[in-house]
Amino acid sequence: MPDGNAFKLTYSTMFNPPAELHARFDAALQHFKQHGMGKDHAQWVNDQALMEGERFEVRSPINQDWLIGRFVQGSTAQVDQAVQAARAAFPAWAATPWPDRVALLRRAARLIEERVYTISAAVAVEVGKNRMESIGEVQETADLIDWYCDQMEQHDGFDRLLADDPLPNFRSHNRTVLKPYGVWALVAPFNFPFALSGGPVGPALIAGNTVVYKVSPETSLSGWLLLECLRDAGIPPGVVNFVTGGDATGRALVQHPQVAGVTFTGSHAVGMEVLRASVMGRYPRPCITEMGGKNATIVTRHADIERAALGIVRSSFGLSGQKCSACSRVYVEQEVATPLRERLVALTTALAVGDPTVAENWMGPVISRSAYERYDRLVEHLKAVGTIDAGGATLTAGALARGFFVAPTVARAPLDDVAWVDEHFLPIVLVGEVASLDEALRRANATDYGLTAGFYGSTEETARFHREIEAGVTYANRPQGATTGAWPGYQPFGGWKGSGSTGKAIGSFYYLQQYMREQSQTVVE
Ligand SMILES: NC(=O)c1ccc[n+]([C@@H]2O[C@H](COP(=O)([O-])OP(=O)(O)OC[C@H]3O[C@@H](n4cnc5c(N)ncnc54)[C@H](O)[C@@H]3O)[C@@H](O)[C@H]2O)c1
Ligand SMILES: N[C@@H](CCC=O)C(=O)O
Repeated sequence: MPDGNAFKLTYSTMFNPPAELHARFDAALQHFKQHGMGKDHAQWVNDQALMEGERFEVRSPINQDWLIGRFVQGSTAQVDQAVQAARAAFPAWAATPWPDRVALLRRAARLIEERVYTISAAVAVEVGKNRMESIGEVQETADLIDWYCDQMEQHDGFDRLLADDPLPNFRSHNRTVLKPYGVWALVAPFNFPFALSGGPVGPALIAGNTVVYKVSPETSLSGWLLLECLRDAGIPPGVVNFVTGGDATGRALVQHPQVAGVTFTGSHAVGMEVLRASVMGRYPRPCITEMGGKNATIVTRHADIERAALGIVRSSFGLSGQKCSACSRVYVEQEVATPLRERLVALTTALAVGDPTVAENWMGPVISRSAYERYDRLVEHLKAVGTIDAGGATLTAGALARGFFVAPTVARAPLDDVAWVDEHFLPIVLVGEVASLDEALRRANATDYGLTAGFYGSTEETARFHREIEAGVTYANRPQGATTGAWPGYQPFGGWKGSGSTGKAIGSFYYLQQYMREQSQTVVE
């Protein structure tokens, strides 16, 4: 954070921030509401604003009367224009010494930090996140970019000498170097529009690729605010380009024949489509897909029930259950099911739901009318097949009627019900009773997803959980969040199975290399 105080913000330290942070956020929020909303925004191609084209409106899920801005529905021709700009800029950017690229990205990271309150106020209103989640998302983006800069430096630009060939009559010098691919396309989801565009844009650029990126239409302003930081850092024309629009714009981008590599973050269904398309051209191209989750938490008879309940509630209902890492399934041993359920219900019913930019409110709305209607349908289903223990209603009192507010919900359903299978991306957690840790692990793993998993139990059980759980991000006995809250440098973040295609995690030691291809160079004297 830019304040020089000792507070280090992460998703697990955000529960008790200094007062100054609230004051600065409040000032930025007021400024955004008075001066930042309702404007027409451009796409950005080759250092030029592209204003022309059909427009769509973005309105806040907190209150549909709040017009965030108007954005261009990017056409196929405009996507092509952006890709051509990125192609033209590629040779010079790839040839720029990597320390210079790192210096520019570090400058962008510092600008993000300087603007952390301004940007997070906009993210909060646009996504419907609470202030700490919003500030966290923006700061996380700067930390991710710094992490990849550090990686480039620690590996000396990934340029290494190898032993000379053991030849008797010739000297043969060998070297291996990682090189960029070309134009990298990035598509981001609505829930972390700043971090999940800036997170991958950073390494793509550090590696020497040029970029065209698109965020979800619902969160287009967040994408634009990132572009401003990159532009103002002095990244050369054409190196980073920004298009806006919906699914068709995204499809035109990721399927463009001159795109050399893709990073997609979003749902499993779309991610699989993007991944399949990546092998349909004349040759395969790298495709990093980060997809959904159906994340389980296991609570055994040896668990600290208070910790478990706190961690589950934070992970099930943070950002209204709209995190890929959200906890949507709990498997609890029968012996402790009643006390756990009682604490879950008590904590859930005490949550303050409302305008999440107000400090007192912890949970905001869901993103859209369609999510709101999906909530209604799932609640009706759960009432029919099981029991609602807390929540189970849309919230329409007073100003809440202008947004998409729903009650955080704890429910029961038969363990073979379909509700345990699909990712719903809603603040609804299912709690099911199991006879043993064996059964809990079997059920937790019986999913096509493998993103995050939580555990509460003894030390010996934790070791077994780590041996057997099929998930890329795991947490044991953590009250700050059962399945959510990874932070760069502390928890690398990536999915197994249907949750991710590469087995390499965001913010890890192994991520940046994916944006480069290896060339082995042998020269004989
Ligand atoms: N694994 C992760 O790190 C991670 C992180 C955040 C969100 N997610 C997942 O994202 C999903 C929620 O986000 P969403 O609703 O925005 O996801 P989504 O899949 O509907 O959309 C994601 C992005 O893809 C674009 N898009 C849609 N169809 C496309 C197509 N055919 N080709 C190219 N682009 C296309 C959208 O416009 C949007 O920008 C959840 O499933 C969540 O779990 C995963
Ligand atoms: N990185 C976030 C989740 C991002 C996806 O939605 C977490 O760790 O909770």
